[in-house]
Amino acid sequence: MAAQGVRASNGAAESARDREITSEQDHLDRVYDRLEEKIHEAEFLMDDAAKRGHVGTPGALAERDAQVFRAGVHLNRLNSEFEDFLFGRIDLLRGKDGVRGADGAMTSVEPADDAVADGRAEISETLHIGRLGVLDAEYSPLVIDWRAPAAAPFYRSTPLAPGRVVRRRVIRSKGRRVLGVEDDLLRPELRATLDGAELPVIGDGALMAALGQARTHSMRDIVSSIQAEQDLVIRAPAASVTEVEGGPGTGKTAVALHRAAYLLYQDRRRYAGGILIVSPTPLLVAYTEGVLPSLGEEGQVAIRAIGSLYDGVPHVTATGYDEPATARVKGSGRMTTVLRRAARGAIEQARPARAATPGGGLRVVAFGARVELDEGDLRRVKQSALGGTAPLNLLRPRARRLLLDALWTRSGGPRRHLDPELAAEARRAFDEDVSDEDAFTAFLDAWWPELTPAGVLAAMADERSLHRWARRVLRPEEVRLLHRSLAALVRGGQEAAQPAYSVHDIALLDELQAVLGVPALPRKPREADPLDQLTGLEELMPGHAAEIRRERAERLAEERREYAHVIVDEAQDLTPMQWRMIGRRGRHATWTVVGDAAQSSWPEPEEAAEARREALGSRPRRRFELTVNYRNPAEVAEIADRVLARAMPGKVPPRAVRSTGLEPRFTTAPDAPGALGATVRAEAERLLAEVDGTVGVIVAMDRRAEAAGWLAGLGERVVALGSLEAKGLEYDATLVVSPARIAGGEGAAGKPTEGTPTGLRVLYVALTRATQRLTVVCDPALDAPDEQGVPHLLRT
Ligand SMILES: Nc1ncnc2c1ncn2[C@@H]1O[C@H](COP(=O)(O)OP(=O)(O)OP(=O)(O)O)[C@@H](O)[C@H]1O
Repeated sequence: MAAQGVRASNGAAESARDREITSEQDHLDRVYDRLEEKIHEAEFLMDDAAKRGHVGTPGALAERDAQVFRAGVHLNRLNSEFEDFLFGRIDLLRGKDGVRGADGAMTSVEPADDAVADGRAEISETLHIGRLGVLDAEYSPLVIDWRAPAAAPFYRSTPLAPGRVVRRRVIRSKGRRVLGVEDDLLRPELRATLDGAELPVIGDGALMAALGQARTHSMRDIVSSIQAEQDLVIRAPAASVTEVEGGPGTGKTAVALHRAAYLLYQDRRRYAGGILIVSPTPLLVAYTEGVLPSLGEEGQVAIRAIGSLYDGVPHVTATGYDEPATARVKGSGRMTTVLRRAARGAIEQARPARAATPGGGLRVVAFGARVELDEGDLRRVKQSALGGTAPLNLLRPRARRLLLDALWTRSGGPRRHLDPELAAEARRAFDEDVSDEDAFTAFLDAWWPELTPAGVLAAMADERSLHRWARRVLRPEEVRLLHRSLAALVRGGQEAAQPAYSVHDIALLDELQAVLGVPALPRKPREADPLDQLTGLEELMPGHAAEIRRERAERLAEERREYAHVIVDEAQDLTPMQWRMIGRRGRHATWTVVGDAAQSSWPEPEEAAEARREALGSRPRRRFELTVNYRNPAEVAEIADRVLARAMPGKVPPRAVRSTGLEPRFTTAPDAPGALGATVRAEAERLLAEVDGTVGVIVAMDRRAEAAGWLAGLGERVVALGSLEAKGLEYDATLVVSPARIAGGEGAAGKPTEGTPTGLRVLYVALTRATQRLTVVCDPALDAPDEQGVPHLLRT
């Protein structure tokens, strides 16, 4: 049953606003009535289907199941407490050609020439926009899906280019109740009429209301307030590479997520389960994970942190970060050569234990006679096997064949049989005889072992081998850094169940997997997908359906190594090795790549750009720029822009749309042991009292554990995080601890540090996380604050 609408109490005094709310409530009631009808239909179908069992043609059954499924999805959406199932409306002039599209709306973008006469316009079409499309019994649109072409003018129209839109309305509702409306008049010069009466225009600032809301630890969708420049990206054609640049807070992540939902809507068959979104950190994955389900796309898209992309066996995930200098070595494209040499070297070095192979050779018995290959023979056979082009593990059958060839030759076999048929028969018997020998199999396993990426990486912890494999590719000090890190990894792995891989190690493991090859597993018969059989009503049992969806998402992630569309968030941070890793997952994909060079924490932009070009291939590019900062108030953006000017002189920052009147606060910890922690704690408490939502305390990466200690017991609204972990996230208030320490670098004699170029960009990220308030705490020993407490790096 439909919920009771908001009804104004005394007709005469009803304000224009109340009247409009009532009218929207009526519409929403109709939508819910219609959906309930659909649910009854679905229930009937289910019932009918159950009675009839599986009678009917496969096509008819599939169609029925699809219908039931769609109805179930609708109801499920409705029952989830959405703030706004229906969130928008546009009132339109008559279109030029009068043609209607599949969604029942007129397709024409431009108004008919005579749609406006004498400054008066008649509204000929009103469309409501929502999360899903709903048709009435006559197939007229009650709600247009936000992704449908007919909804585009809701987002795109501006007073400069209004198209057919006269009035755009944002409807705020919770569940089945309309709470308010906000209008924009896009053709203020017109006296427009609706049903003969003047068009009412209510309120302002739906966008501002959305931006000012308190933040939680989950991102919200922006479906009701997507801006025109963002909509262009979301709906860009998929058949190429869509590249989006934009400063902090311009909605790149939000746009990327909405684009995934849009692509699924456009071509579900192609994209379902085949979209990969790569995120820089697990924190950002957790933060953004709820957006696609709220857009109705649960379990259809894999959102994975760059440190969790490796799907090898065993599956490992990054748990740590490297020092910047080590990261620089591991991320460099030069590692490709080092890894190839290491994998090859591991095969070259592999040999059975001395005791098993007298003199380092191979001895087998064939047809009752001893046949031997000495160390030199074996080396030659191996080199010849290594001449193959397949990945190393897949060369093993070739190595085995060449080994048997060599043994056969040594046995004198080829000389004994002149008749080719007899020779072939004798050779087959010889091979069988030798292969049956346990000693031969054991030898092969040790001489050409099946290598694992983890095993090769561990072999690289041997200093002498690593020097050899890295010769003329890495500088000696780079080899030292790499060795130190890998040796620590191996040591740690001996104590724990698994080595603590860093984000950069993951790309190395993935590269090694490509070098080694994954042995072909016998194909498992594909199990029936429970979601394929899921009908609408099962979908309504939230626990069960969610579980099935989760399982399905996990299975898809496992099965799939390549995707139809790859979306890369924070692309500016990817190292060449990471680009190679992602590139392997999208060799035949179309791409959306979003990023901001000013926030890059990778010091070698040229090399990364080259790797990016290679990963994206020669597909045509479409470039977009986002220019408006929706996150930071102007007061916070102004401070961050000072750092941007140091990090990238001349770079134009995005324009902040809001102002709160709250100036950032600067404070300096007393110069005493333990004082920094106490100051940070006190300032965090202060911020917690000032904002309703979250507080992020951002420190240099090497201070994360310490900072968590400072904040112990302050509750869940406050979190401590390292500067690199802050990527993409936002908080109501942020507290940035010691800008100088985050920006890194050494000050020249007695002078404060100017930061490193990379460090300054990381500091820029830290300073652009706040949606309301920013506090900066200076370390007196590093930050050189002036008398207002403003640290050296944040002064103009
Ligand atoms: N059109 C919009 N309507 C409402 N909120 C928006 C809109 N666009 C962006 N936002 C909000 O602005 C904030 C910043 O968006 P987002 O995180 O996507 O930006 P970003 O460009 O990825 O930032 P960064 O580069 O700093 O990670 C988010 O809270 C997002 O919901």
